[in-house]
Amino acid sequence: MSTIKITDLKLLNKRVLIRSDLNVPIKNKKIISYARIHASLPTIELALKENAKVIITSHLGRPIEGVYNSELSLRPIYEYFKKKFNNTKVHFLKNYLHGIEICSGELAILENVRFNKGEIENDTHLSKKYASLCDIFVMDAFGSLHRNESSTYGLSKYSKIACVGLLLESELKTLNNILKNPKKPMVTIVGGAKVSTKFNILKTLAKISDTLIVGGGIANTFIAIDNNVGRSLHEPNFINQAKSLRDNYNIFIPTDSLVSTTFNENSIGVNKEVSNIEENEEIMDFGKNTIKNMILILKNAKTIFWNGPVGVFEFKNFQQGTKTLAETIAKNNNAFSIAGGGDTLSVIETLNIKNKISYVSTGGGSLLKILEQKKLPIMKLLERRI
Ligand SMILES: Nc1ncnc2c1ncn2[C@@H]1O[C@H](COP(=O)(O)OP(=O)(O)O)[C@@H](O)[C@H]1O
Ligand SMILES: O=C(OP(=O)(O)O)[C@H](O)COP(=O)(O)O
Repeated sequence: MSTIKITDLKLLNKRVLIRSDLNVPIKNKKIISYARIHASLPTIELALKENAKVIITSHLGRPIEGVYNSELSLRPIYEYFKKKFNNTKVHFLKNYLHGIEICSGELAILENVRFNKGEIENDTHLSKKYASLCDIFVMDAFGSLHRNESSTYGLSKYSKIACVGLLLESELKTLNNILKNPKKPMVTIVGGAKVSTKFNILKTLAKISDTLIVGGGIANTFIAIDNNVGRSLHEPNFINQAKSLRDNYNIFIPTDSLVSTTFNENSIGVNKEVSNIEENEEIMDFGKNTIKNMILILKNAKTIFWNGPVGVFEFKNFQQGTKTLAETIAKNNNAFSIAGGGDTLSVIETLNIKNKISYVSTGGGSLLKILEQKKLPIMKLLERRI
């Protein structure tokens, strides 16, 4: 990787805008997982130590663009930074596009970038406005490296100086090394809810893996090839692609599921063969037999890549599939294991198994994109700016 690195630059008195990925699970305004925040700290601490005017920006969740939503405010993250850096003046700015008043050695947390119209479409006008707020832009959001948005791609393009932060540098270096020679059998698990983002990467993952285990909304889309999936999260537009993958690669698809007619904290699951799911039911987790068969595959693996819970892990009655998956990976001492993703990090923290996974990444979708071994557009751009 040949880019400008934050350590190559003099930051003193400069307005340094850091794009971090602080997209962490938050429930009732409380942060559930700190992993991404902690991983972002080294770059922020470096900029503060160098006495820069430090500005931090991130998205949180997926608000309707241009509409403020208090549930998706970065305020809880600002509260964290205020406590963490209690000797530093920490600002929280909602309206910042026309300029930021900040002194050297201070920190400003900007409100959720996805409240700004044009952020997701990578609007040039918005990108240039962001760029005018800083002297140096630091791309450090590994978890959002696959998102070509104004605060990621746009800033990398239009800021006066664009460089790579410590987290991004370290993630790319480690992952590139790991990917050089993965031991076989290699098992990849892709679960979660972001079906459309992940589906397009599945073919490459299926090609390089001995077995690809699908969970969550991805698995439901495979189940829907031959079955009624009722109200389950799935993407009908990807069913044909799922069929072609199933027919050509070794894909582990659930044969039974835990289903429910309601979707809430207290919902009760019923174990059903995937061929018996009814119109008013929703797949919430792997079923018992699927879990048993999954364990056998994971026990034999020598390399494991994992992104995404295989069920609705947030609800106590639908944790078993993901819990067993995580614990089986943790127990396999013969395998080199890599796991990442916003909610995957939360699972790893909840189960307290971080030190039993060989490498924990802050990226989920971006981690899968790196597995594809393709250079991402933001990295191409940053390399051109050297
Ligand atoms: N069967 C399912 N139905 C609905 N949501 C699911 C299902 N399985 C998993 N999920 C949800 O997927 C979400 C995580 O998805 P995703 O963001 O893709 O993972 P990650 O952040 O680890 O990359 C969790 O909120 C989980 O509840
Ligand atoms: O959480 C993220 O991705 P992940 O769920 O794949 O780990 C990133 O912050 C990107 O978020 P996005 O998928 O809403 O663009």
